[in-house]
Amino acid sequence: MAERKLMKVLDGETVFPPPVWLMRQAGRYLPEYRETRAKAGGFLDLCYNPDFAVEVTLQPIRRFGFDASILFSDILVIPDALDRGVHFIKGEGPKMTPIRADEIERLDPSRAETHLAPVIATVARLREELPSETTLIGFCGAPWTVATYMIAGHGTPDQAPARMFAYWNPEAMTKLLTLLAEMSADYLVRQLRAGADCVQIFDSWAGVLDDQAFRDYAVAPVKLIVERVRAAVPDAKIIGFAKGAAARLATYRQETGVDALGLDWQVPLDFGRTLQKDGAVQGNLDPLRLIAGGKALDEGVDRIMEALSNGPFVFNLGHGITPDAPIEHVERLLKRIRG
Ligand SMILES: Cc1c2[nH]c(c1CCC(=O)O)Cc1[nH]c(c(CCC(=O)O)c1C)Cc1[nH]c(c(CCC(=O)O)c1C)Cc1[nH]c(c(C)c1CCC(=O)O)C2
Repeated sequence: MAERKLMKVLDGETVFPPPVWLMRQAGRYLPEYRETRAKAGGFLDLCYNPDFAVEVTLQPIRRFGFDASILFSDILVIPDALDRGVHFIKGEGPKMTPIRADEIERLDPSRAETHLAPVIATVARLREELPSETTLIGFCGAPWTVATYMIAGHGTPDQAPARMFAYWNPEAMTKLLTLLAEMSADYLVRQLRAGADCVQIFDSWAGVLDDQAFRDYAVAPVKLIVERVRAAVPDAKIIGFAKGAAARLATYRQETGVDALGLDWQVPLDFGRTLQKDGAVQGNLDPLRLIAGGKALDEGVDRIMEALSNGPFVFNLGHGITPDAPIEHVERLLKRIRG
């Protein structure tokens, strides 16, 4: 563990060159992923089959030697455990049955333990198979982001259905988020106990909330997760990625209790540097610079390194890598960071 660079950074140390991994590093931009995915059948079959899930998690580590590996799964396994009919349609993203306010009382979290057992088995196998210097990151979705999909039944550009749901049914919304926070915390505890070194909470849709809604629906449920995880695993290290949180990142670490802040690519670098006074930050290259390559990529990497690598810092993208990212550009990025 001592040599796991990312864990040192989460402890507040400055490590140079910084550890690097990419959100969605296992995925369709890799031919070996597409091959395993075709064998597995559906996307969820891939997530729930430890043989396949271990294989695709290891693929980017073998190819690029990233400093950290992220468990291969999806944030929507939680609504799937709640029997919401989650399925993935090629080219259309995730779908499920939209939930009504009066159904929230009847959600039954008791299936989750058995349902998610294969994901926990994947974590345990990964810790055995990964190189000892590679950090293993577990994850879950933040309750708000998971709820946006449960309410609309699919992805939307601005999550208007979930925002309207919250304004019309604030009590039902709080009930749903509390249930998801409790389930997510229990799920993260199991990942940590099975061998994850740290965990990341993905709040990809935090940015659509106004100030009050951000406090109620982004901050409060994440704080609940952090408290519940730490009650079971006191030294758990947690990265919070609240995409679009903007100026609210100034207080997000203190208010939620996360150790490190994920920064999306719109976060100004000088602001990012001020956030390092209280601990680690992670990010924040625009994923499109990785597609562009060349000067756009080099300059983006250099500016981030200049601004953030003198403090506790994990290099990452500002959001997930996309299927059209060229493999040579990922190699170029790593060379630029590591020299
Ligand atoms: C919102 C969200 C989801 N899933 C996730 C988020 C939060 C992060 C973010 O904002 O990107 C998180 C996620 N999804 C996936 C991982 C695996 C680990 C990793 O390599 O980062 C992680 C951490 C695999 C995946 N999850 C998904 C894929 C692509 C599925 C495929 O192979 O067809 C992968 C590799 C599917 C997925 N899953 C989700 C969507 C919207 C989609 C469709 C988008 C797309 O097609 O790229 C929900």
